[in-house]
Amino acid sequence: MAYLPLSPLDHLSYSFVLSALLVFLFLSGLLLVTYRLFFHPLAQIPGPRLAAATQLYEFYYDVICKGQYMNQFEGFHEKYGPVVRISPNELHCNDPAFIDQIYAGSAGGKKRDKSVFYLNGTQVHGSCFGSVTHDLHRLRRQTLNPFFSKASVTRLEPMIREFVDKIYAHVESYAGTNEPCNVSHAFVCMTTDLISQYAFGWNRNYTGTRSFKPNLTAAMVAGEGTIKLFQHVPFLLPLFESSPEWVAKLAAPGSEEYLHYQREVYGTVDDVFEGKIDVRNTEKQKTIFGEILDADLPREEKSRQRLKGSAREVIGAGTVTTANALAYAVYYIIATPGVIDKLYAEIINAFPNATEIPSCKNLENLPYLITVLHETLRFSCGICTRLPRLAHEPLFYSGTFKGKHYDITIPPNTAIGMSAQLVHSNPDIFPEPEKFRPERWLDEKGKRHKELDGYLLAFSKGTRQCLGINLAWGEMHMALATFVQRFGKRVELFETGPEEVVYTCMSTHMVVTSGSDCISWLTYLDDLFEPGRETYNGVQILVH
Ligand code: HEM
Repeated sequence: MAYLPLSPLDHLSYSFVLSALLVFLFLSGLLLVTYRLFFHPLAQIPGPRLAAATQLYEFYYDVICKGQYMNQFEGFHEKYGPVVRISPNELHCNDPAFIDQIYAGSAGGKKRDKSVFYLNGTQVHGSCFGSVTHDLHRLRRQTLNPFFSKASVTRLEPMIREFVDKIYAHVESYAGTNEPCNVSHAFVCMTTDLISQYAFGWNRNYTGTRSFKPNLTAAMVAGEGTIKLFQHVPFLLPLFESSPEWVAKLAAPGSEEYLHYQREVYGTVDDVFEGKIDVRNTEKQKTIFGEILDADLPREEKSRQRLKGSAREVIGAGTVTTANALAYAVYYIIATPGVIDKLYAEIINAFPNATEIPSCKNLENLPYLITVLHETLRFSCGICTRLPRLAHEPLFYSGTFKGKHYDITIPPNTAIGMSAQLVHSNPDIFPEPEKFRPERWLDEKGKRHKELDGYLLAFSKGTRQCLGINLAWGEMHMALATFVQRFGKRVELFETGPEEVVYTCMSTHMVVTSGSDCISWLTYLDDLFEPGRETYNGVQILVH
């Protein structure tokens, strides 16, 4: 029998192929690390070498240690200076003087993109928030802008009043019962029904139940918990989004609630397209989606997919954020001696009739109320995760940090962000930052200290700052003033300590105080958007 000659490939065993593959991977890894450390455009920017070499450094803190990377930043800045390379392709800055450079407005044609890595986890495709490029963002944002102008929010006041009244009627029913009322849940019901009504002319009537349950908090908390994993392993996101809820529950208990919520929002848009919800035929109030569908916009801007992105965005962004700020305000005004009494006096003096909810325009004339809200947002930070931007032009940092001068050039298209909690706890801007002291927002003549506003990062800054600022302020003014007016003299906290009002501590070295008394030391919880933690109960009160 004649044998065919063996080709050289036939000598290759599986183990040889595997070894060759491993050597190849090792050498490519080595090459990549060498490039990142010595030849990358950010190679000269100081920071931990391991963080510059591999994303796994951040992965360890974010995924294995559950959102703990931000806890390292303060130490990084102590060691490396104002601008630190926190991962192979990203920088973090801790000099408030640089806010206007990173978060530039559109004046002078400055363009800011968002980082793909940052957006990977946030699950808002087809939205303003989720647009990577500046130009796409502008196009999408101009569609939504008119609905959130100051004039639009003024027109929305009757609706705000209606939902504020509705939740406080329930809160009143707790009076004298010794039964705790969860105001965190009350506020999230209010904000969810309000934004749903405004968006679709329809809401789930979360404000209809005295217990304020169900509400969106659990779904949001669960959703937050998945962000870091999807940021680092983005291919898991489409799998998650398309999986049945029971699979999501098995993989990450709690995440099924978020999936359920997301599908409900998308289902609402489907209902609009299938004519089951008529967003155009609302008697009292125009709706966001009715207006968008009637507007003279390119067809793709009105597509089902596009509107799902917007729906998910406005419902997601406009609910827990404002609700948290309000719940935190309630906590701080009660926990800090003297604040609620001073606020009560100001409000009752201006509006003695407790059955009428004053307009935002009138409430904006109450200096102490405004300072309380500013101080609350300083403490609560709004969104606690870092918010990176990519400038189209190079940025030049030149400044003194901890007594040393630095000149740093940041190449164009580099992700660089700041963290609100580091700016908000900077003692050069906010002396004794650990103290809840609303008066710091007033100048020596008792007028608003507007210069400080530039350092309030709760809504971010520049072209990509919060779209819902006016609505958030409107809701916060009306809901907090009415709370104080109706319950200010007969309310106390119930089993609510400072741990309920931090999703991140402002600084590892800070203590939260009540007036001048230290309440407790706090540690960072996690680097997420909202209080993404299982132990979160919310702010509870007793009404007498
Ligand atoms: C106290 C309440 C609120 C806080 C602290 C807050 C905070 C923020 C922050 C920091 C951003 C920027 C995120 C980034 O840079 O990636 C943002 C974006 C956004 N917020 Fe708010 N927000 C609040 C209330 C609202 C409300 C009531 C709405 C109403 C729908 C809203 C809608 C949005 C939207 C749509 C974006 C994306 C804007 C864009 O990318 O152009 N927010 N918010």
